[in-house]
Amino acid sequence: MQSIIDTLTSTVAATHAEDLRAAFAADPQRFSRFSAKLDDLLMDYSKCAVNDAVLEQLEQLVKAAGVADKRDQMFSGEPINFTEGRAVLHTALRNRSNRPVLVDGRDVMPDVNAVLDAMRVFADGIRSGEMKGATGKAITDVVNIGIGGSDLGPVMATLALAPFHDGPRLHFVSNIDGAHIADTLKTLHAETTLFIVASKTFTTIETMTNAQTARAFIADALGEDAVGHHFAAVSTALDKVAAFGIDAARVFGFWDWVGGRYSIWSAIGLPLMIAIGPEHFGEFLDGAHAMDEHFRAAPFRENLPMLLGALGVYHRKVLDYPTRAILPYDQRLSRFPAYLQQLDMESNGKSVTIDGKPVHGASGPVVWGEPGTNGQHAFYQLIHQGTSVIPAEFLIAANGFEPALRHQHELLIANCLAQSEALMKGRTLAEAKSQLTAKGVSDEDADFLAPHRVFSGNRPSITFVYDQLTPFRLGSLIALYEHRVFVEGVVFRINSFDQWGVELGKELATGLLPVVQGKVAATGHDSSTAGLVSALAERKRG
Ligand SMILES: O=P(O)(O)OC[C@H]1O[C@H](O)[C@H](O)[C@@H](O)[C@@H]1O
Repeated sequence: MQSIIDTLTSTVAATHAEDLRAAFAADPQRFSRFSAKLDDLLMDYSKCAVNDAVLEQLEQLVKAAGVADKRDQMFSGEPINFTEGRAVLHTALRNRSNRPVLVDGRDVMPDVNAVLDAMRVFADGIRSGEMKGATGKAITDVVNIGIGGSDLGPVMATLALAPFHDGPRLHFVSNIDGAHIADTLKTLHAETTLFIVASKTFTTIETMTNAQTARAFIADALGEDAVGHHFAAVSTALDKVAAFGIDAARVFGFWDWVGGRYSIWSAIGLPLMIAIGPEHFGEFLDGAHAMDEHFRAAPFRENLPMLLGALGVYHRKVLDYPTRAILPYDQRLSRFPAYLQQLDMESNGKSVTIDGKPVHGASGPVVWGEPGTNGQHAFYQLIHQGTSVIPAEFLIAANGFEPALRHQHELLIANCLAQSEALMKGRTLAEAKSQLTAKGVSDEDADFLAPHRVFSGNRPSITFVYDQLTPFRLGSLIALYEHRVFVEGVVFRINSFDQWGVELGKELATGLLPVVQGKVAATGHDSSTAGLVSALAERKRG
């Protein structure tokens, strides 16, 4: 595999002599040759430094890494998350074909469907007002208490699908910072509020602490007996949920073969289902399933996740670009970059291979972003003229949901396309100078000012275009990115499905709490940590 990467690197060295502007000028078919689609979802990667030779090499790299075999192992329930001895089956949660999926010889589909049915009944009960609070009032506000994968998916998707939101208001509390729950509770009435405690493990300190605060909010306002009417839970740890005191009829399970950052398709999606209704939630699953089927069957040059993963590897490992920007031109996708940050960085932020050896070269990139057009007025400067090349991924729908504001949507589209065009084309010194002189700037001043107005261009981007951000399309986009992370992880030869890197901070926080509380001396901690503990203690009031 290393030899393919080396060949690729030299192919790239050769192709880089030719810049993107020249490539577009030389080949009027470049867009159609380097784009692919699934239904109305189009992926244009013609503004990346690829040609047929590079794509052939990338295809070979994906083949040599064994991506197709690993993919099939994942879909068929083999324990590919070997450091935790678990299958990786978020795809079973949206397996709308219902074809059996076996884990240890047992079909998981009946359990998956049973939980979906239970979610549907509960969501309908809350949405219709039939399922009431302790004092007989309908639920108007639902608060999801969870963090990481038990928060980011529902937050992102609820915001993304706001045009479909016809259920009660939704709120999300994640941070251990008491400000988060305090600010949320201020706006709520106990009688009409339902809390969903969402935690795969039901041990996460943030979620457990916030859940206790929420419990006290209900108990103080309505009495202990009211608590059961105002809580539901989502977890794989049903025994721990029972110990917390939530009625079994309001507990929705999932399984250890669902990773936290892949759990939006499970009962973790309950708040989304309550917001948009079971039917639209079903369409969200349908969209992901369609992408799964495509990922399993389409040949490399037509396979969106394979191409996106291969280009990710190309940018990170061959061209050595350390980050990538996710730039949705959709305000409702404002949490999509944060969602992808967990999906990608928690999955592929590893430096040990499946053989326990150091990763050769780079693994997953830093993922970041904000919606356009806002980002244009903030950080795009660096993407255009900074010293690092940052591959950008644009997403844009042909249609918004505000027909009366069509002119605003057209401006949004024009801005999105203008950015990728500018990144690709750039502006030469001669162009910068002639633009200045055309404005009446003297020759001497134009010589002085022009270098500041040069854009190198030749900066890569991928653009996704689709009809509209429906539940189906959102489901398919998330699944696309999940599989891209998978493809990259297999090529990096890492386990994308564990997350040991989050453990150490958690352990140290547990040890530091009594020190912060002043119950234990800071001995044994480094002088910076001990110094910070006493600086905070000196400033503590009350
Ligand atoms: O759902 P929970 O068990 O509460 O876990 C919430 C989150 O916490 C952990 O620290 C993991 O890094 C995440 O992958 C997980 O999504």
